[in-house]
Amino acid sequence: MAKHIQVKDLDIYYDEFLAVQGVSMTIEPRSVTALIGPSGCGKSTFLRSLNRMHELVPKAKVEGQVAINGRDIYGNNVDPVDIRSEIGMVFQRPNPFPTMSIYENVAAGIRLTGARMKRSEIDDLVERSLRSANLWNEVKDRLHKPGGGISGGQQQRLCIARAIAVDPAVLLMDEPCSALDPISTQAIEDLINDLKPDYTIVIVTHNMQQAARVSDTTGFFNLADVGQPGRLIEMDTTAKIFSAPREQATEDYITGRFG
Ligand SMILES: Nc1ncnc2c1ncn2[C@@H]1O[C@H](COP(=O)(O)OP(=O)(O)OP(=O)(O)O)[C@@H](O)[C@H]1O
Repeated sequence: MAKHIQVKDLDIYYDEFLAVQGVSMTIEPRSVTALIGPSGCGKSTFLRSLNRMHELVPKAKVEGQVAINGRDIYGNNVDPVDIRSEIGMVFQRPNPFPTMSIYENVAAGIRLTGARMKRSEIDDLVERSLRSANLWNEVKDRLHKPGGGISGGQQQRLCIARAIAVDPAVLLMDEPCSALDPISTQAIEDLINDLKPDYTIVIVTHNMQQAARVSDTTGFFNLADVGQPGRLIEMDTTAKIFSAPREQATEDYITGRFG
């Protein structure tokens, strides 16, 4: 079930370094939100803070609040492992377990949650997840071949199948197409569109056309200078951001004048 995300006054640090400052935003369910902005402005850091993935970096910390359907994910007694299964993530480079079979790659996420399921139930879930990721027809005859033996675009859809197998509410995607050719990119963009009715999707992208094609809402991040924290400059419907942004910096960025 897609969920609503509310971020309030979020600061994100790597040790003493303030990487992202003062972000407040609302992310609606059953929609795609794109995060854009120049290199180093904190898009990935912010994205990773939405499922506490940034905590894998020693001494990284946040101040402020991230609530998923009203529940603070940084609250006491919240287990980051639970949060990461509720809020799935897909990375820039497809990262299937290369020697594990396609089937086991999808089942891996389910096994990690410790859920006890019968073989036939896992079979069904693997098929359903691969179908949802628009990959089933291409791999159904080689489910027990290695996950590393398919194309990059197929591997990325396999990673999406693995992420959705555990039934997350939110899917975070960090430049999911940057390592892919245009045809595979189109397949992932079509898939994002297909998944939208069931998920809350947040995607970081450097590709303006992609943000314009896939997202309903766009947030523009920027930083005043190197070493300064990244900030959310403005967020609005994608149509508005790309046709009549409020801020000059947004206009300069989307028209390619910098970044
Ligand atoms: N693991 C880390 N340890 C320390 N600083 C980091 C770490 N990861 C990122 N940073 C710093 O945090 C700031 C934001 O980086 P981040 O990768 O979030 O930016 P970005 O907008 O996603 O950049 P890009 O578009 O180049 O991927 C940068 O100054 C970066 O050097």
